[in-house]
Amino acid sequence: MRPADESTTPRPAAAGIDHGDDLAPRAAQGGVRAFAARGVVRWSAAAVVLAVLAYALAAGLPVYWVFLAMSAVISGVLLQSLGVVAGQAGMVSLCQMAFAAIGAWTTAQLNVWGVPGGLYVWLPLAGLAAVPFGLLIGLPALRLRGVHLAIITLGFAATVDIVMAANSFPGVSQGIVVGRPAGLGSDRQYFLFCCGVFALVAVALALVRRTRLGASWRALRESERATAAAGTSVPGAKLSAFAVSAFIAGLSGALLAGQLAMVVSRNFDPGQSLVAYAVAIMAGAHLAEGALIGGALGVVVAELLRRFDVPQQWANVVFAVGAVQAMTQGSGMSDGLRAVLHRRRRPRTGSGSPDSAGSAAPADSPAATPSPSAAPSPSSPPPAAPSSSETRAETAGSGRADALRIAGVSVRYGQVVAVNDVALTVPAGEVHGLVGPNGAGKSSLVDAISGFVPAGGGTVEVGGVDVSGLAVHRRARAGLRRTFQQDRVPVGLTVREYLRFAARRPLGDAELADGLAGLAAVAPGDPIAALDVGTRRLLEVAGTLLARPAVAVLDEPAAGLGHSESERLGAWLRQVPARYGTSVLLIEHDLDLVRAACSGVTVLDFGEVIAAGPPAEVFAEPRVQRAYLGQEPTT
Ligand SMILES: Nc1ncnc2c1ncn2[C@@H]1O[C@H](COP(=O)(O)OP(=O)(O)OP(=O)(O)O)[C@@H](O)[C@H]1O
Repeated sequence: MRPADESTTPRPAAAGIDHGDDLAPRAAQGGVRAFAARGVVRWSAAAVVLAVLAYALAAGLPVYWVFLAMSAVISGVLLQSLGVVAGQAGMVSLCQMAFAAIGAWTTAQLNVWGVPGGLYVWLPLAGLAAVPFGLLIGLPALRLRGVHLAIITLGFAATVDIVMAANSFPGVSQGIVVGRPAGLGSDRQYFLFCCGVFALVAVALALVRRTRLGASWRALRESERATAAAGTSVPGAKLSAFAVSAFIAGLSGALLAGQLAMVVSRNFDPGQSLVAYAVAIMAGAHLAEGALIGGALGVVVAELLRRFDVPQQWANVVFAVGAVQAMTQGSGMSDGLRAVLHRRRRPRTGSGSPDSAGSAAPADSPAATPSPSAAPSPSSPPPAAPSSSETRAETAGSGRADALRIAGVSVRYGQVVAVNDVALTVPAGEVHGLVGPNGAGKSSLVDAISGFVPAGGGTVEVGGVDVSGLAVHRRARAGLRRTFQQDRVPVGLTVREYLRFAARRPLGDAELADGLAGLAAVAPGDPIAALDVGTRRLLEVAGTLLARPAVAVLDEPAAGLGHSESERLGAWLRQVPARYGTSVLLIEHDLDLVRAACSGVTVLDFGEVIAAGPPAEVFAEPRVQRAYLGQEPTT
């Protein structure tokens, strides 16, 4: 969902900086507000159209088709639950029908007990009853992925099925049907109620998408390492995705109990969880319209097969083929639909919308290349100081203590000693280089510093605070942030969403513009998927710096840049400590960039420090020339 309600203020005016066409003029803000207003109008209009459509269907369709439409909407609710755990967070879950069964069972039991409030009360309780099971299933997901997680979740579904089959649903043996509250008695009325629940879930999920929690799910899908490195707890993100997903699936089970009046274990066959997973992938259930399309397809395909006397199993084949197709393409039907709508809506001129603010060219055009030439000048006003206590912790390095001090750090991979007893200091307010030939141990050292591999002894201090025993995301929150050699920026986010996620705090428009000052052709509303890899890497650096950590470890940020771009990046990096209050440890193969940006440099070879000091002196050392440059000493 494209956020459409935020205005964009101009970037700080600095000589020689290309701000793009749209950030500078205040007139653009008027355009932004107009766009935001248009967004509200558009969504309101869509809500009215859908409400009218639902009423028309309820009033106009034959009762049999109303019943089928009800089934489609209830399936849509179930698919929305898969949209969270599989669509957004990228985890396999083959037990959604088990969560639905728990919701239905709870509803039936509350009905038997005669708990007041009827379905209006039973529905949320049914969702809540499924949450502990969602958390339970989320626990193995902390360690398992892919086929292993699929087996665990399917096993859970089978277990629930066996338990449910052995113990009939409450009220079934006594013939007690699940009653509907007054006003929902007819199928037409209940269909509208189901539509309302679907819409509530859709709106809630759309709102969550815009929060840090929603961003963490989508970041998780892309890279657990990068999610943790951005200061987000990976276990927390996984468990919350399973918990929310189970809640929504529980709601769908309760709705089904209300629809059928009496449910049995056959209604929640584990095989249906598999089919639902395929439909969710095929339809793109991470978006509400995808869940609705999936629910409708499930009903329509089954009905067509029934009418033509074709075995129902063929529906599963259709959905499996559709899911494979979606996985191959990397997008479901809802993504395709939004892409079409986005293309139709996107202004051709690239101006006048917040998504184009700051863009000299569309993000997916060849012009959207990294442009460190637009580096902020020292005359630019400093960004506003962060306010949260967490962010204050991240600025610890702006004090007198060294930003980063490591001592005695070693890394072993079995018999291979990748890093041996390394000590290194990044003084506060400096950019320090870490160089060495391929295989010298740079990446291993960065992994040890940031907590991705266990350091064999030694200490890591950030702003004078020992973070050696902390998990990755806690080190990040303590002010130690890093970027990656590989592209790990979550493509499911927009630029704005990503920068806020990476900064770990709300960012004003001025700060967003400031963060994008080095990326002239990128606008806050651009989807990251539309950016080239080089731009994504610079965006990762921008997000890291906007967090204002005490120290940022930048792992080869210049990879893929041309010589002149690399030079400009070097000039920009020199300004980072003054501009962001962040010291930098720069890992680079480009020695010209290191010379341009760094006041000190450490050279690694075979996992050991062989030289450290000012770049000119260090690069002149015979040992460095021999080891790193592959040259014999010139003296
Ligand atoms: N997972 C691993 N298992 C075993 N050995 C490893 C592993 N990762 C790295 N190594 C070894 O550790 C040593 C240091 O590798 P590392 O990747 O840290 O060096 P580097 O300086 O980052 O190299 P490059 O500049 O090519 O990225 C190398 O000998 C490498 O083969």
